[in-house]
Amino acid sequence: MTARTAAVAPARTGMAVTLSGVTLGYGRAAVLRDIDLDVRPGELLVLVGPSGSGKSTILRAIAGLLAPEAGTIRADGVPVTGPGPDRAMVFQDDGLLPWRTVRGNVELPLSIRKVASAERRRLADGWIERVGLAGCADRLPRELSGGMRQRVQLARSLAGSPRAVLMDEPFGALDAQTRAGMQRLLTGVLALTPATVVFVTHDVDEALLLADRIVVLGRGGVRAVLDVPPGARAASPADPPPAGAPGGVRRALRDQILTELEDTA
Ligand SMILES: Nc1ncnc2c1ncn2[C@@H]1O[C@H](COP(=O)(O)OP(=O)(O)OP(=O)(O)O)[C@@H](O)[C@H]1O
Repeated sequence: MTARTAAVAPARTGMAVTLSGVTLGYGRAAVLRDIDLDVRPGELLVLVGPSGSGKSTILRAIAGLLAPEAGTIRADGVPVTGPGPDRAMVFQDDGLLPWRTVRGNVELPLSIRKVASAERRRLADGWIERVGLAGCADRLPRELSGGMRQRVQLARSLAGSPRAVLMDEPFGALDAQTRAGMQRLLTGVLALTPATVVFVTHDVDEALLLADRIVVLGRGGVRAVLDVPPGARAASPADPPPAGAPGGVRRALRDQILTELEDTA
């Protein structure tokens, strides 16, 4: 159990995801071959790797949007055969329905779960407030900034009580300041849910800020899986290490990741 899940003592647990001997591709040469990877219930696992190393491909496969060419992906021991409301996705380009209001978008996973309309509205408004958008429920996506749209995606992904959230560079298109704010918001909001999170980023500092564990991808496979001790994380990349924390651990991890990434270049 991670620090995050221990803090909220949830009744439900995050999903365990297991990739066993998985090969993924799009019909020509495989992108990733024979991958073994365990995602632990309730952890925040970050995938880093150079462009084209297959980070999004892994996420799509866990989401059930891409079938493995070989091997098996299991969610809590059950082979994944397609998408399901137990696994929510958050994309870089917001992926909101432009004709639906903020509330309409956040209610979507609740509609799929056939939640009654009054309850749907209550739950959606709760998540809209938690991501800091109270008062914006009736706006359309085009009336929001990029950061606000990503907040709506986050609210939508969590509203359906998924057991896993799959986030594909959700802050990649945001400016540095908005991105730092979103990273803080994400940490706070995820503390409210036991969901397992798999998070894709190019940014090593973002990985070190958010992750319980980091998977470094390169050259068709997994190069390294690294534990990030809670003390090695900081409130923001620019912050000094937390009091009493082994700041050296974070620096050493950062150097190790950068070295692995250089070796794959
Ligand atoms: N729909 C697709 N059809 C064919 N090839 C694809 C498709 N999507 C991705 N690929 C190829 O698969 C490889 C891995 O792509 P993927 O998007 O998973 O990498 P990534 O690590 O997420 O990259 P980035 O950081 O640039 O988003 C790339 O060579 C890419 O061109």
